[in-house]
Amino acid sequence: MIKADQISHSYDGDRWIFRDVSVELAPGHVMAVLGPNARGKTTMIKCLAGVQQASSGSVAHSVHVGYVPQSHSTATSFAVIEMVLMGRARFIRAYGTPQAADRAAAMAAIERVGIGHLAHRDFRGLSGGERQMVLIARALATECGAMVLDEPASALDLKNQARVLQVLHRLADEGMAIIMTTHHLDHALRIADTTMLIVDSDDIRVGPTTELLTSDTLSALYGLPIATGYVSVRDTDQHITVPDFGVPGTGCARQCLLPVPQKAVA
Ligand SMILES: Nc1ncnc2c1ncn2[C@@H]1O[C@H](COP(=O)(O)OP(=O)(O)OP(=O)(O)O)[C@@H](O)[C@H]1O
Repeated sequence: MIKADQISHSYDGDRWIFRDVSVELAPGHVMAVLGPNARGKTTMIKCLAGVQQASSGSVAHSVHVGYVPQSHSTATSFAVIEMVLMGRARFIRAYGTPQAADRAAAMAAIERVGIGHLAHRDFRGLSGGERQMVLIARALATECGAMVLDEPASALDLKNQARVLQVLHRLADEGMAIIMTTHHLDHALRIADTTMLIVDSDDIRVGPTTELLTSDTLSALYGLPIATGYVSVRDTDQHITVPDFGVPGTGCARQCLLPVPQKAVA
C-alpha cells in the first residue's frame, strides 16, 4: 500500500535526516516509527505519506493515504462535522460546496470512531482525546486505504490512549495500513507488528517490533537503562518496557526498578 524506495532527506542539502531507506507496508499492517527527539520521525512519516517530498528516492501509494498531524488547533469556530467535511475536499471541485453524499461520508467517518454524539459540538471545546478522534475521522472521510499519524496518543490520559489504540487496531483489522510515530514504547509493543527505529541518519532499522525493541537496543538508543519483560494483565502476558529514570522512586519502587524478569507472570 505504501512503498518507499531508497528515500533520503536533507533540509539544507548538508545534513542528512535519513539516507537510503526502503520500506513497504501491506494492508492491515501497523508500523510504529520510534526514536529520540529530533531524529526525523515526523520528516520520515511526512515523506512516506506524500505530504512532503523526500530529497531523493521514490514513494509509491496504491491507495489514498490519510495524514493526521501531531496536534491541531483552530482559531475559528468549526463544528466537528465541518472539520470532518474538510476531509472531503478532494471530492469537491474548485468553488464547489459539499453535497449530501459528502455529508453522509463525513457522518459515517464520525460514527466509525464512536463520536457521533459530538458531531455538532465546537471543535475548540473538545478534550484532547476527542479532538484526536475528530482528526482520525477527518482522515477517514478522505476514503483513505492507509493512514499516517504523528503521535496520535501524545498528551492523552490512559483511557484516551486506549481509545486511540483500539480505533487504530480496528482499522488495521479492517485492512487499513497504518504508520504512526510515538514516544510510547509500549504503544508500539501493543499495536505495531513492525517498527522503524531511527537510530541515526545512516542507521534506520525496520523489523518485527518484539525483536527490535530489546533492552540493549533501547538502552543504547535512549541513553538510559531500559529493561524489557512481561507482566500479566487480565491473564494476558503483556510485553513491557521499564526505563530506569535514575531516581530512587518511592516505597517498594526501589525494588521494582530492578530489571523486569524475562517472564514474571502471576
Ligand atoms: N521544515 C524544516 N526545515 C528545517 N529543518 C527542519 C524542518 N523540519 C524539521 N527540521 C529539523 O529536522 C530534524 C528532524 O525533525 P523531526 O521533526 O522530523 O524530528 P522528530 O523525530 O519528529 O522530533 P520530535 O520527536 O521532537 O517530534 C530536527 O533537527 C528539526 O529541527
